[in-house]
Amino acid sequence: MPEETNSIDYIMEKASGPHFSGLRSPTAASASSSAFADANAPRQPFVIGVSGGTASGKTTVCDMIIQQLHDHRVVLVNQDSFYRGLNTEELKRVHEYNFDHPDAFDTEQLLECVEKLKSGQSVQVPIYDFKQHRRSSDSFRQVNASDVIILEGILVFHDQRVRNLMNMKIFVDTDADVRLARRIRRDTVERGRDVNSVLEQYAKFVKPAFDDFVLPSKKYADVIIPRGGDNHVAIDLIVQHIRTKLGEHDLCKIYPNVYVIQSTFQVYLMLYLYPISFITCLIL
Ligand SMILES: Nc1ncnc2c1ncn2[C@@H]1O[C@H](COP(=O)(O)OP(=O)(O)O)[C@@H](O)[C@H]1O
Ligand SMILES: Nc1ccn([C@@H]2O[C@H](COP(=O)(O)O)[C@@H](O)[C@H]2O)c(=O)n1
Repeated sequence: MPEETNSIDYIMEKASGPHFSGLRSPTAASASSSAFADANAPRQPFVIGVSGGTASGKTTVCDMIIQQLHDHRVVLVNQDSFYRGLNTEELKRVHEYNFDHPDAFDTEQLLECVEKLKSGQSVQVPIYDFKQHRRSSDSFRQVNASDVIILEGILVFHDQRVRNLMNMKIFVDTDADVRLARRIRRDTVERGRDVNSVLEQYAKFVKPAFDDFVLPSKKYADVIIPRGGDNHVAIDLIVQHIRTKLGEHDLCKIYPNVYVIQSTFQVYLMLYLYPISFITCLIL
């Protein structure tokens, strides 16, 4: 991963994409270019993917982002909710089941869910029980349309189709020994496991799958957060960026003739060479 991935410019550059961006002059309004956004078009939610190893602090980081964005509608979707339920045979031999392999998730259902949310529809998200290794058969969590969708899970960067739905990708990077210690505590306290079974599962499945699937997906991240929830500076920068992206769209709604443009080299050059005509164009 290049050094500059932690710089704010890099964050801006990588995460901007076609989201809320474009420059419109009266004559350009009808031009069909992907660089131009329509201020009257319904706002597409900003989708953030948060990945990282088990117990790295993904949920903690998401909660901190959600707290700081209290004035926006933010929803959290956990990849865990899309674990396939085990059948009777698999349940009998649960210690041989690899919950850290991509096939353990129903990725088609996850895709459908995020696509619906992105298009402004509400969805029913399954509720997963880590003690029973299955989904609740009769209850779901209703997730409504929102400004920001956060998709969190160990393998959310694994499938390209899921990655393509994201406007920003964050990888929570926490040392393996810290993660294992947290996992032992969490799984024994919250997930009905004993220490031996946690250690066995970790050595047999969790660590190998981290090396094979989770770590290789780190390269897709726009931002890497070392130390997870302890890294307040990184979280503040991320929240600032999300606010900027959401605010750009609001600005377009207030001033329909104003389009927010991406800060490319060409734009800087234009501003430098033609400041007066550019300002006139904005006023008109
Ligand atoms: N910075 C931190 N310091 C101490 N404990 C933490 C920290 N971040 C997370 N934890 C604890 O570690 C466990 C796993 O954290 P969580 O955010 O749920 O990780 P993940 O979603 O990556 O599995 C939880 O019990 C949580 O309370
Ligand atoms: N029935 C299950 C399902 C999943 N796991 C483990 O959960 C981990 C992913 O959740 P995190 O909150 O830690 O990201 C994953 O490593 C699975 O091994 C499980 O133990 N039992």
